[in-house]
Amino acid sequence: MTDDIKFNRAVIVGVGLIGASLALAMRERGLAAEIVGVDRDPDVIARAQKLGIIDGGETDLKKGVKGADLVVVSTPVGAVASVAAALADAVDDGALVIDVGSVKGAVAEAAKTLPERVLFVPCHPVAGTERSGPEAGFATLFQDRWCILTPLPREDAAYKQAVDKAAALWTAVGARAEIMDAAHHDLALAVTSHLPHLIAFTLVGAADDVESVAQGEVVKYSAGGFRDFTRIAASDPIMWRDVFLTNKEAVLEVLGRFSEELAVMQRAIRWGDGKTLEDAFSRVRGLRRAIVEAGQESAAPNFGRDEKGE
Ligand SMILES: NC(=O)c1ccc[n+]([C@@H]2O[C@H](COP(=O)([O-])OP(=O)(O)OC[C@H]3O[C@@H](n4cnc5c(N)ncnc54)[C@H](O)[C@@H]3O)[C@@H](O)[C@H]2O)c1
Ligand SMILES: O=C(O)C(=O)C[C@]1(C(=O)O)C=C[C@@H](O)C=C1
Repeated sequence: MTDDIKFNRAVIVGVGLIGASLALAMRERGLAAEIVGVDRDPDVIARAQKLGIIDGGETDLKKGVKGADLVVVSTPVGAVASVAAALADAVDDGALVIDVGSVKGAVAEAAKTLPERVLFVPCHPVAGTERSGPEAGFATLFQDRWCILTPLPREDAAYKQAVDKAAALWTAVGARAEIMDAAHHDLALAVTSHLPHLIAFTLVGAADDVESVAQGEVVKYSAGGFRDFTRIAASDPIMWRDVFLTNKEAVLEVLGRFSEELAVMQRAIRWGDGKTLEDAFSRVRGLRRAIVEAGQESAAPNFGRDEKGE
């Protein structure tokens, strides 16, 4: 299935970290005869072309996707609905259209308006960094990472073939493709990715407030743990604004559980309850070991499910 995956004209809509990384990974493996970038920012197109990520570029989406047999929507999640709507009458029959958004329920909702001839397969490569823009892209980003596909509820043969083709594309760039229900995806990723980012943004924000009191000491004596949080908190504000606006329900659900756990810790510290603290820390220590052993230093899609995967 993966051996003969090859496109004539692959169009990357949104040539940032993820779009550029996929373009570079495809280029390295000869998976497309031509790779074209579409971005609303002409400067991004110019930079991506100069870096050899794309062969050419266009700021007009409808013009850019003409003749494409692969369209990758790699804009922030909040823009996916408008891009999908514009693609509805612009994309060629038979073209495979995928997105890479970090939230899948909202993308499935937007895809409902698409005509049946548009073969749109929602995808989420669970791989990234805190950087953004075409300069941040690199060809090995997806190597040995999960890519979660959340197909639309369609039973026709053309769509099933499109799902297989999307999975083959991710496999060809080194990822492990997995099919999942969009709602399950959004809950799992709220735990493994969205809440950690929210905590990092909040923690670093709180430290920044203290900084004005501590006058440089937060930066000067920054310990390893805090530095790790600042890396995550340096992530793109637009991307993360969109994640929290579009995955509201799941994030609020896991945030509620987190707040309860935090209150338990607060109480244990206040009352000198060492046993509660030690038990809680021992319980979670094993999770780090499990993630490292599974070769996933970032989010793993089955986190939060039991051993049977339920
Ligand atoms: N950054 C990560 O770690 C990561 C990981 C996995 C998935 N994702 C998802 O990938 C997508 C892209 O993230 P990124 O980190 O590559 O972002 P990025 O900021 O690096 O790039 C996004 C690009 O999209 C362009 N853009 C925005 N709106 C547009 C529109 N309407 N039409 C055309 N171009 C438009 C921007 O100009 C920018 O060049 C997001 O949906 C994000 O949730 C990100
Ligand atoms: O490693 C990082 O810097 C990331 O934030 C990557 C990360 C994650 O949370 O693991 C961020 C968002 C994505 O949708 C997928 C991956």
